[in-house]
Amino acid sequence: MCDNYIDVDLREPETKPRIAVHVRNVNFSYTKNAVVLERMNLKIEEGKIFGLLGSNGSGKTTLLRLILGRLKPHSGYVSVFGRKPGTVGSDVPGPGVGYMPQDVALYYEFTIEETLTYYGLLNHMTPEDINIRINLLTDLLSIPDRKRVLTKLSGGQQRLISMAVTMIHSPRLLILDEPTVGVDSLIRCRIWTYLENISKNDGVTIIVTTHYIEEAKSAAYVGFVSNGYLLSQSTPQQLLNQYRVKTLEEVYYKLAIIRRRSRRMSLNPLLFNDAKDAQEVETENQKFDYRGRNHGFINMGRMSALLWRNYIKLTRNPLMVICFYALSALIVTLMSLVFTQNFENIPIAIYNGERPPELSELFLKHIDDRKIHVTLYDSYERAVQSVIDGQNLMSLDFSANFSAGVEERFQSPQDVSEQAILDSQVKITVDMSRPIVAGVTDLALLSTLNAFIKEYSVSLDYNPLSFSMPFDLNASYYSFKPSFKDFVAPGMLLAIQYGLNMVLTGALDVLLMLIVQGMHGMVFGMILSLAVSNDYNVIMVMALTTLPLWMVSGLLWPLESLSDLAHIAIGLQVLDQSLFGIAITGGRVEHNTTMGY
Ligand SMILES: Nc1ncnc2c1ncn2[C@@H]1O[C@H](COP(=O)(O)OP(=O)(O)OP(=O)(O)O)[C@@H](O)[C@H]1O
Repeated sequence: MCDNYIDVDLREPETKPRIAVHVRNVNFSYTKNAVVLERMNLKIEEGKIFGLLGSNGSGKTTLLRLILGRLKPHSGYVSVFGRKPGTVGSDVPGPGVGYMPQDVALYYEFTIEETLTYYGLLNHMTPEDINIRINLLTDLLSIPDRKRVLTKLSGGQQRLISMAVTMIHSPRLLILDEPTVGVDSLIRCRIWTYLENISKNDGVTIIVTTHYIEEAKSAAYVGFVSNGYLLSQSTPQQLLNQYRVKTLEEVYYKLAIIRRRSRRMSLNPLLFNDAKDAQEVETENQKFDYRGRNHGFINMGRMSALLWRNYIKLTRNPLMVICFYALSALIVTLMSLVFTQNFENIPIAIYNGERPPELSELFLKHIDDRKIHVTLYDSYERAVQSVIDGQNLMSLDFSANFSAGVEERFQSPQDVSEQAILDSQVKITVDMSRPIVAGVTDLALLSTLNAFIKEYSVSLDYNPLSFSMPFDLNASYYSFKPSFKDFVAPGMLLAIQYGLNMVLTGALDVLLMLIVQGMHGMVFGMILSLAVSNDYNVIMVMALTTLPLWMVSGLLWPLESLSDLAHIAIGLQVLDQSLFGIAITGGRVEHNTTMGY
């Protein structure tokens, strides 16, 4: 059968043939200046194979995309089985069509069986029907062991799987964009024989593009496209007769020459002599009994197919699972390890010039030796040099008359001398390249000073409160002293939830907030997947939008330290504060803990 030209009976049929695909006066261009399709007219009868031939870049794939409803014509009209593709009620794109694109796009970590099962489920097939079709198609296409993973198949075999995917649900319209590229001649012949069978016996309409012009002789009709213009369409035999040649290749060359001579050819009258109007075709096709189903807003069949696909993808990509789930656990663990630790063993150099040491000794006694590690030096210069050399964070220098100076300040504050003030001062040199540790040390020294003054004033029979800081310090929110860890933890949790969309805790309020945040991330992800087609671009846009959002939303650093820019991301910040509120109140829902909702 592969060697013979199809001889279609061109006598006037008793009943008017049903038109499966009607393209009428379609113009299309991707960019303003380059016209890709020009006044394209095409009628494809139901149950026939139509071979679409043409050189590279002539517009074949573009035409197929218009028929699929993936592109919209700038002018003109496309109908598939009497409906505009892509509109409500049309099965195209969808279960009404099987489309095999030029480039193979499959889930390579899937086995052959899983791939075909997934697409079968997507098209609402039962597992039994899927199994029957898999048996048929694997036999027809000489597909190897169905348990084999796609990565282990050759390029040609992967194309065959792509074709099987297209046919798994027995669509009434098959669109195959160069299906036989890289396929050996035996299988190519079997494919064409099968296509002829299903078109004849099951009434399937098939559109095939191919560069192997001669194989299109098995099609009922062929159309030659050049530069977006349909040069001719007819049965292969009639074209051979018309141009008095032996092969379709020769027809193609002749048409190309004629096309070059006159930029415009009249269309073959065979199919367009009496095309009254697209409306006529549509009216005719309204009688069709559509196989497709109308589905509700949430299509459970497709939903379960997608869940199944994701499950397999996850199980086949353990590394991805580890990254996806373990990364957040790792971040939280590391964060706990890093931020739960208090500052310890901050190195400080001390030169005590007081001989014998008296009040300076009392001062040093109050230094918190868990937080601060003291090293004594025998000269002021060495102590300072150790700071310059990075061995110590700061150096403290007590003058020889430290005690006398302090005593004078406390006992005769009315007429204290300038020298006494200078003697009572501790000279401090700080390494300001480590500002956070320096800040913590400042606070520690302030506590030391308070404790020293308290003890010394008691020894003088003074009321120690008269020397305390003139502040009455009260916590507005419980008596809890939040650490840096407490501040960062909710933000980190929300950031992880936003980015990785995961729930990491069981407390109901926290869970609800994380779900809200997760949905925020999920909705954003959905918008991204609709707006950006390429996976890598999605990742880039995610990184570009999410990282700055984390930075400026107050999740990881207080808003007070950020510029006004931070307020653009206030949505995240209020959620963060709510979560923080819940954390410090031990789960009680109060005003401050619910402001994020
Ligand atoms: N997404 C796109 N954006 C801009 N131009 C495009 C796009 N897709 C295709 N084109 C251009 O439209 C013209 C027709 O392309 P099309 O893919 O339809 O040709 P084709 O006949 O299928 O070619 P081939 O046989 O090589 O697959 C080409 O000039 C191509 O460069």
